[in-house]
Amino acid sequence: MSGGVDSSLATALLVRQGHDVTGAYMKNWINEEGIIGHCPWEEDITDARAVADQLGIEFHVVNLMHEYRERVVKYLLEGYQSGITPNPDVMCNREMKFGVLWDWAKERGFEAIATGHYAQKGSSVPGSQFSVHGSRFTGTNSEPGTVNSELDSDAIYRGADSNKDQTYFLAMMQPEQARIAQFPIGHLLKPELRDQARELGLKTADKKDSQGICFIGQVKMEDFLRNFVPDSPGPIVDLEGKVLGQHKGLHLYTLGQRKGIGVASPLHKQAYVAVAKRPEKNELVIAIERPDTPLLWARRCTLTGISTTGLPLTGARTLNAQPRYRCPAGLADFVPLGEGRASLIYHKPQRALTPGQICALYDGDRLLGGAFFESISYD
Ligand SMILES: Nc1ncnc2c1ncn2[C@@H]1O[C@H](COP(=O)(O)OP(=O)(O)OP(=O)(O)O)[C@@H](O)[C@H]1O
Repeated sequence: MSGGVDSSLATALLVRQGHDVTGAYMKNWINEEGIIGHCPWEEDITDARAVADQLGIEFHVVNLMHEYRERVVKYLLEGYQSGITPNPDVMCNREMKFGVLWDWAKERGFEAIATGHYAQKGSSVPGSQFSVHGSRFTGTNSEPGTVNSELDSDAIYRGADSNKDQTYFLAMMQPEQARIAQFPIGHLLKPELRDQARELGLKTADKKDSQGICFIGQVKMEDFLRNFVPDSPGPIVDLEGKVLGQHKGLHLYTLGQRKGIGVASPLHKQAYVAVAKRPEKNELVIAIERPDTPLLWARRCTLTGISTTGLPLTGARTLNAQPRYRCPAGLADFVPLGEGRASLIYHKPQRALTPGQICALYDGDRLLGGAFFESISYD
């Protein structure tokens, strides 16, 4: 229970279904002296506890601050320092919610972890439709593929609310984690969820949705990083290597970014976009955004650290690959290379594929797993 409306209603639904439920809040990060990042954790704990009290269930605050630093913040800072783009929200699910929190829960005899994620679990009824609600997701360019029927009840599907679907953040979960995960609100649209929370009189029914990175609250990633990664100015160059300006540190820019580059475009209504980082020269490469801008669009890439939520992806196949949150999944040919790596060839060029970012792999609306972009080829 994060203190938000989604996990509040998820808990209420489980209680109503007759499960033996305990609420838990993970304390990952507090606003220590000198460290920027406002996380309204005290208010969140108060709200989560109030909902637990209202539902008549036990409630625990689990202090995982040390583990969070070790498993998420370290990965985040090391990633930015080495010039790649990490995704702490994806790692938080694998390492924290379904990692150390699951260890904590297992030790105490719990059988599952439920969250307020917009995602759905399947059901293994041979020869019949999956029990998931018809996904109202429209962002997928899906084609039917092979289905491993014996794992269907543990399979994770996109949330019914296409605008809220959070399966991208679950892409790096392991089979054991997918097995014990429950998503009680994944069949609902957000307005329906708020209506139900109001009907039940939950304190959090009208609480504003949280924004941004979970542990740094409303603070921009850029401001957070400033406190940990020293500024490291270097040249901003164009595709021909001409110096156009100075950047403050490669970690402060994202590939595909147009705002905040600080170099005025000479062309009316045509913006510069960050197309590459060259850590060895500390160069940020920018170009005018066009449908065919070199280094901005690519079809071929290599994935590493492949992780699957069910059976391993052993054979070559076509699947749907989502290169970032809030971006449609594109059809792609996936060819395993061994040792957790694969080649991925999109059928259509994708904008700003980014080393280090997570690529979530789907078969239609079913989450197969995820991987890190290792390298991108431009041809
Ligand atoms: N600090 C936390 N302690 C326990 N569970 C958490 C915590 N943060 C997030 N979660 C769980 O992960 C889910 C997704 O987290 P996210 O930060 O995306 O929240 P959200 O979608 O805004 O949901 P909510 O409305 O419940 O805050 C939450 O619904 C909750 O079940």
